[in-house]
Amino acid sequence: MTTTPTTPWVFLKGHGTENDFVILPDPDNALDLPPHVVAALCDRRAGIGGDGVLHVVRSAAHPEARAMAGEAEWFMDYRNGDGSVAEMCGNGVRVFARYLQHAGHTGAGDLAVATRAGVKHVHLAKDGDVTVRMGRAVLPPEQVQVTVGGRGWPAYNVNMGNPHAVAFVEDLTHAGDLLGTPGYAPAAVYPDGVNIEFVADRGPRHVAMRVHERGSGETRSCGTGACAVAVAAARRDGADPAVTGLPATYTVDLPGGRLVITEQPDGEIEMTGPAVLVGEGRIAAEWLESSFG
Ligand SMILES: N[C@@H](CCC[C@H](N)C(=O)O)C(=O)O
Repeated sequence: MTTTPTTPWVFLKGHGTENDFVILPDPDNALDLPPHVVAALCDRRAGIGGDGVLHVVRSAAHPEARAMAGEAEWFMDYRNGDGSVAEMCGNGVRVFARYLQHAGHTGAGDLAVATRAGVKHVHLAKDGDVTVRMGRAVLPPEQVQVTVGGRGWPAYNVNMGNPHAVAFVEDLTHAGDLLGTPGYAPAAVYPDGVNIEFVADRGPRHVAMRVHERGSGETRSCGTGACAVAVAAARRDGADPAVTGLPATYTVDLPGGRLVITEQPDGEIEMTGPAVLVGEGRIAAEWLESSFG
């Protein structure tokens, strides 16, 4: 059941390589966040605007986090722009850590953040960049295909806690306008939908990508997507660290900025990139009331 809130909500706005988020601090998990209210918050014309919501909750106060959070005091309850729940957001977790620093919940250095894809270890460097240990990728064996218009590409099926299909293309314009979800097959491989990355080479261990995100449409960046792309590129290039015994580092250019991804021989993936807080405010009670309907 959804109930109209009786106190105004505090929010912040932030982004990581222009993947932008409405941040809702809610230590005690007191906010009711039905999908239609998340979608209204993310609406770029009638709401605050964002690719998703970072709901900031103490792990002890969230039923999904309580048992798995370990040392992670905070849980990133991530929602896509359409209100759907996602397991993980790579840009989001950097911005989440930046918020915790801003709010005085952590200083520069290391912290752990609980997510639906497990506990992630984050390093807030003094120079402003944030590095996240994203865990290991899983490459399910099914062959997948991505299509746009009359073109089709075989795609790497990479799971970073959330699902990705990575297609290497000659030119990023081949992805089209990305206003709708590109075709993918077999659909049964992704029963909950998929994030789709289109990748073009820019140089040795340097690629550029565009992404159509499940639940948000085309975004200016996707951190888990950039990790999936680096993993796929390393397999394609014969640089799989599990085989070579050497780390593989890829520079990934996105419409909204640059991420650097390193996969270690033990499979651990590190992502480094910026995390920016833009501003903060209060959500008008009248707007909330009308959004709750
Ligand atoms: N932008 C995020 C990914 C957000 C979740 C994704 N849309 C999904 O549904 O899996 C990132 O930076 O990783």
